[in-house]
Amino acid sequence: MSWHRKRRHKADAGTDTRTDTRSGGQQRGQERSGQHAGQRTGQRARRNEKNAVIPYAVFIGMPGSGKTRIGREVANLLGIRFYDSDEEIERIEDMRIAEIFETRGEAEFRAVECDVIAGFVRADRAYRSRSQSSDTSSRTRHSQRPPRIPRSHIHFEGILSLGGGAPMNAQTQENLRHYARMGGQVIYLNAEPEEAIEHATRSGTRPLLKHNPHKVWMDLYDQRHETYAQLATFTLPTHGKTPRQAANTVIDVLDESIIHVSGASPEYDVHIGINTMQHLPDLLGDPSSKDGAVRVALIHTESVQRHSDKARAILRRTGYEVTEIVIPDAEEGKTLRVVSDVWDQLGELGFTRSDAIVGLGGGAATDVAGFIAATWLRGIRYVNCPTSLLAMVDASTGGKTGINTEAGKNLVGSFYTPVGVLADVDTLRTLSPRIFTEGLGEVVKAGFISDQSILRIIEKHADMLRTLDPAHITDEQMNIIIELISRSVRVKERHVSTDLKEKGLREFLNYGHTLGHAIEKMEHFTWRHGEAVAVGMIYAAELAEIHGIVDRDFVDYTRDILESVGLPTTWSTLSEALGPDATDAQMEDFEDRVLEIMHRDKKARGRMLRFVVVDEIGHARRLEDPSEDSVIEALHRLAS
Ligand SMILES: NC(=O)c1ccc[n+]([C@@H]2O[C@H](COP(=O)([O-])OP(=O)(O)OC[C@H]3O[C@@H](n4cnc5c(N)ncnc54)[C@H](O)[C@@H]3O)[C@@H](O)[C@H]2O)c1
Ligand SMILES: O=C(O)C(=O)C[C@@H](O)[C@H](O)[C@H](O)COP(=O)(O)O
Repeated sequence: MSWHRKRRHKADAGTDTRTDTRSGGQQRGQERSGQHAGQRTGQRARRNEKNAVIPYAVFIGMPGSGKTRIGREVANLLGIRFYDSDEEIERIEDMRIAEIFETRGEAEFRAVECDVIAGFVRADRAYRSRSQSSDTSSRTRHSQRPPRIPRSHIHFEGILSLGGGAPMNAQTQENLRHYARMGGQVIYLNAEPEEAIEHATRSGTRPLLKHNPHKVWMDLYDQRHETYAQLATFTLPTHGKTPRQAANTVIDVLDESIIHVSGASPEYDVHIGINTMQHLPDLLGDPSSKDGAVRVALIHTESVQRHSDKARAILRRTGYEVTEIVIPDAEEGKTLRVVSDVWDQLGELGFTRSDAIVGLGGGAATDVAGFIAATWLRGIRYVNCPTSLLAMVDASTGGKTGINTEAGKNLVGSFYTPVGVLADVDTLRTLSPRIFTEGLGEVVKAGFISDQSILRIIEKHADMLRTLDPAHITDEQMNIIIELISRSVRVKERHVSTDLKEKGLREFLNYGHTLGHAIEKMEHFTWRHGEAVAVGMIYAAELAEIHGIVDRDFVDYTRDILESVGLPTTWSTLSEALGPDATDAQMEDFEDRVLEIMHRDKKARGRMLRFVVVDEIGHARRLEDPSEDSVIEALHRLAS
């Protein structure tokens, strides 16, 4: 799927895509529209009236690794400019690099190089220099704590390739870290030594490789590799790839939507896009370094074997010892028995604190894999690779991990944060239509509690979403789905970054879940989670209406939007139990069972039930200790 096609379709989605998250595709759209192209007038003046401008990607790597070839290829494919820091230096200094080395020495060259690179990657410099006197701006330049620039003020243009030694400068390292925090991508091209040495020595113009190039190159590699790897937001092993293939891989990375989750330790990114599993090695660390994972347990269900094969291949290629652990499907996997079996396997494998777990699959698999990671040796590194829509929009982010017990859903677990979430949207293509649709339940929830534009997108594309065949998702449909995922994850991020341990705001993510979890339990998990949450939201809306918080139109709208995408809006077991043919005893028995389960909800306090309700679209609040009559009345309203 080419970026050009994707961009065109993004526009078709007809929604506001400007966000505070890193989404290269969105920013590139502005450049393609001509807003920034060709605005680079001064030597380092890459700024317009309103915005700071930084490159989409900065390539780093050893001499001969392909930074120029692949960087140019990426720029050509995207129709954007390519900059090479060495060429910039030669232009600015009006001298060949070799000449600068010879006449002014390496130290002087590195100082100029550092300054030139800073001009590209320090958005704060570009930004501040517009509004401050030159004195103040030069102070800002060297400040270790740059001013915070709203992400919406940063625009991306072009691709920049750095000289091999540039990242070894401490100030450049600081600048590159800052650049990555602003949303830039630092791409480390990790080439096979013989190939790179051959390329690097071909022109004979590199001053450092004049004598004994093989040894010099290998020594430099030993000195630099770890620094490159640490600075990189993405490491691309280039061996076996043509420049075009490598460039396409980079474009996939640039096209990702990346949402940063803070408020947790570690902070982490959620990558949403194509081939995001490629980031696994960057998240797990170099297996040959002392901090990197050596053994990786890939925990998944059988239904996602082909996606797990892809992850395993990436991991093995990087040198990890990979063990696949296949767990039972869906809620059957969220049990203490499964957890205990996996603990035994980790023990036999000798898993240490530097080893890691990758959870791959739907929300059930990622919940249980996260719980195993949280509890093994009191917590080892783990990565979530969600493969269902529901897991992408909700379960994989936020660090809630856990299992079910006889008494109910998710009653045992912990808050445990992944080092990253890699949502590879191509995995959605193997979902069944029912599992895709249930994921929309949590998407609608995110819309009701926090982002009404989600509901507008759903209204606009309801027919497409209801009839979607995941095996044949078109580019246009994928763009809409990606936007729904990104928006939902952003809602989740806002709640969990502020309140990881669910002391306040995070409870709103539980909208529809109080009854939803009871339905799942009473239906012995034959209902999908998202389906149960859909009916749970109608219940919460009815309860809110009884308490005068919303009007009838709101309840009807809730039902209509859920129905429009094919989610259930009635609960047949309840209709039978509370319907006209039911006896008083049957009704009471049913009501008591539902109430008993709802009292085990994690929002309950003592004997008090607490619900999340929505008082207007996009705004949630709590309803505490509602009368039992109202709780039962709302149940009766669900009976058709
Ligand atoms: N931790 C959280 O914050 C959180 C949030 C929401 C939901 N959850 C939990 O997530 C679970 C629901 O998640 P779910 O809806 O993904 O259910 P699930 O994990 O049961 O997956 C649904 C089904 O789809 C299969 N599947 C997943 N990805 C597939 C793919 N790409 N191709 C083919 N089949 C695939 C699964 O094997 C399963 O059979 C529940 O247990 C719920 O409690 C947790
Ligand atoms: O992340 C949260 O917090 C949520 O409540 C998200 C819910 O969608 C999710 O189903 C969660 O697993 C429910 O948590 P629980 O604490 O009610 O079991």
